[in-house]
Amino acid sequence: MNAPGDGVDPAVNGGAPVAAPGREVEPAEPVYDAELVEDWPVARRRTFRQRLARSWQRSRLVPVAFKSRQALKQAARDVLAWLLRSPFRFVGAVGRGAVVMVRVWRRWVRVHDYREAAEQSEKLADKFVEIRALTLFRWKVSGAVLAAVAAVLLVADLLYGNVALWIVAGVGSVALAVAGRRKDGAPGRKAVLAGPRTLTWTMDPQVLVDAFRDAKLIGKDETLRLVERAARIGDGWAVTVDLPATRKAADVIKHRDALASALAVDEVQLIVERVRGRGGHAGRVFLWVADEDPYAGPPLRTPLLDVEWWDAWRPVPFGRDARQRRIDLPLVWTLLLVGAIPRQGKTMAARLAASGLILDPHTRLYVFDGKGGKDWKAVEEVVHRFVCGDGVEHAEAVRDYLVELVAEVQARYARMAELDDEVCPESKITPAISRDPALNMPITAVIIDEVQVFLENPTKVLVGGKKTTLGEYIVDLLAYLARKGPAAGIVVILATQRPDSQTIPSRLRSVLGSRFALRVMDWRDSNIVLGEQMNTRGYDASTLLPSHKGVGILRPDGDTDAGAESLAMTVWTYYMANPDWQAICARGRALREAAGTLSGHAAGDDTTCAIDSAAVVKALGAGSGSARPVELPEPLAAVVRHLGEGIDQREFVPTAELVEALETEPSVFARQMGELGCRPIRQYVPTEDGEARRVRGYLTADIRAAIEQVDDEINSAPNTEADES
Ligand SMILES: Nc1ncnc2c1ncn2[C@@H]1O[C@H](COP(=O)(O)OP(=O)(O)OP(=O)(O)O)[C@@H](O)[C@H]1O
Repeated sequence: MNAPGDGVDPAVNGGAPVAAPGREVEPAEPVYDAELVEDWPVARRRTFRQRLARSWQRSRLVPVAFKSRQALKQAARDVLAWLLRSPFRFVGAVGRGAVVMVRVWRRWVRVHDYREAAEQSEKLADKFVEIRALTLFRWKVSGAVLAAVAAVLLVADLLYGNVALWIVAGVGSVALAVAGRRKDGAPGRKAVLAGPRTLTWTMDPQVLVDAFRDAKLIGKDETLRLVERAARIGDGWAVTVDLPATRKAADVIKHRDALASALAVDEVQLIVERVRGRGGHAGRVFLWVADEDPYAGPPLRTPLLDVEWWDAWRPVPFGRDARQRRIDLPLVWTLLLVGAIPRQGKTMAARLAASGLILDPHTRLYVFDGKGGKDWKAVEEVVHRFVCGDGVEHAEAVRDYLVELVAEVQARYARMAELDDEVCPESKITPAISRDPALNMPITAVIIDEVQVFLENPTKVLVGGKKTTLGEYIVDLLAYLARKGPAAGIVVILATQRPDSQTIPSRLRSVLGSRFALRVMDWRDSNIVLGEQMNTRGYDASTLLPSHKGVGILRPDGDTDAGAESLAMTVWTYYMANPDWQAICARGRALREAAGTLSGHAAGDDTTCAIDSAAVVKALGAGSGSARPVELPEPLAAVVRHLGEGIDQREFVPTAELVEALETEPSVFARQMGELGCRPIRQYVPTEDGEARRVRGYLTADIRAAIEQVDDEINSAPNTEADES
């Protein structure tokens, strides 16, 4: 077994490029015995041939097809495909041309334009005789022309034989093909029933352009620029396109389902990503269409089962995306909220994150399970503190252990302030500090499953002389740990099946950086887990399928490398059957025994340390949201009172309704709401007569955001009352 710190990399192969925060040394290529190491600068070693090859590769004059063997092969394949396709395309174009010509002739013979003009000016009855005469005349002309053409063909056939007929047929079909060729944006050129669209876009980019137009992602006269041709990647087809100027990739991500419909695939099969960084820009889109449902196969085992130990500072293998790329989740410096309706895989997700920490013997674990089942039983043999159950005594135990942790955070900051700059350069824990037994500041994870059980506990308690509930106090303790803990090495992982704003107040939610939403009931719950307005940006966990257990939307912390890549991604978490979970816990215990770091509950010691609870209460700001009820400013308070439950249930509220309910002056109301950060928008609302009318109003999401902001401002402000006491 490899012991931690012996220099052996514990990672399993194929990881996503997510760097562990805090890593200080870049890994280098290994140097083997007797290997010659050249230390001349690279530029001096280049030969003439290499320089020529470089300028050939970089030249804009050289067509891409001639730049590499692979590009040449692709170009040859494209030419071959074009040649094979062209007879079918020609026949199709002739057919379309014939339809176009018949339509044109029909309009002409029926005097369509004249008839339409007469109809519009309501003079059809007056002009009827005239139109009929003209129609008859045009029929006669058509008949005469047809007879003349037939006569000419007959004569030509008699004089020159079949050749003349072939020439006429050839010229005629070319003319029809020209008339029937597809023109960008030309209406009426598309077959009404085009047959199955799936994958035709891989052969014909025009189909892709049409799909973007049908999904209203580009205008009728706009087109796409192909950056990379359709190519096989994994079990699907990928293509990279540039949108027309001013169109945004973010809008394509937002309307992914419309594009999936236009391409005739299920939306779980369509992955749309913005190409970022070098070679990317706001209008460059990468599309990947899976051949079949990417989450339908057997679940994947976690790679953590194949490693002896794990470094908690490294992102933990969490799952795979639709393209089977491994998604790793950084835990140190960030905090995780997992939300979902029951039986979707919350516990599994939390256990996966926990596994990376269990397999690092220098990590201390506090595990509280509000469900009280046996999901977390196996972890008892490694944890420092363990609570399992939903009774008052369990909530009290959670409170005591969290108080212990808050005191520990305070003590760590005090100790870090005394360390010299070389050991602790910023007031932040480092990998070396976290592993030094003398400093006693290991990475400490607080993992709470079914956290709502503890947060909703209504038992009355006195905190700092003020009345509050046990649940509110636990919220305050967790909010403190989430705010101050990360720099002191505290990791908080919360899982809940009730992700509503009452259960997890915004003062706690807003500090949880990473979010993972498995299937939830509706877009509001999804936004509560993933963040405001995420549904309007194309991320809505209520659209996930019930059969897709363990599939959720991951929004990594924006501060981590994973978060910098993209706003959010759909991830299928690894599967960890109970025996695997037990094996990981047993390995975690063996590692701790070997490293001498087994402590607390796992070592048979459940006593809490003596804590100066007054200092803790002071640190929380005489703690508690309940002791400091947030008083909303007017007119926000009146709006909230008027909307009641509707603030979570409605999406939009018309200004007229609010002005009437609040009996206020519209211009004053608009100004006050503007000062609170709420700007009105126009939206269609149904009227009593069943029609939709466009009215001015506010998004409830904006109103909720304003409440959160006030809430945060009040709770982060120093509590003078508490300080005085
Ligand atoms: N990644 C996965 N792949 C396949 N199946 C999974 C995955 N994760 C979870 N499941 C399945 O979903 C079921 C529910 O998982 P889990 O117990 O983690 O859900 P939960 O949301 O915690 O449920 P509860 O709310 O009852 O605690 C499990 O029995 C498991 O079979």
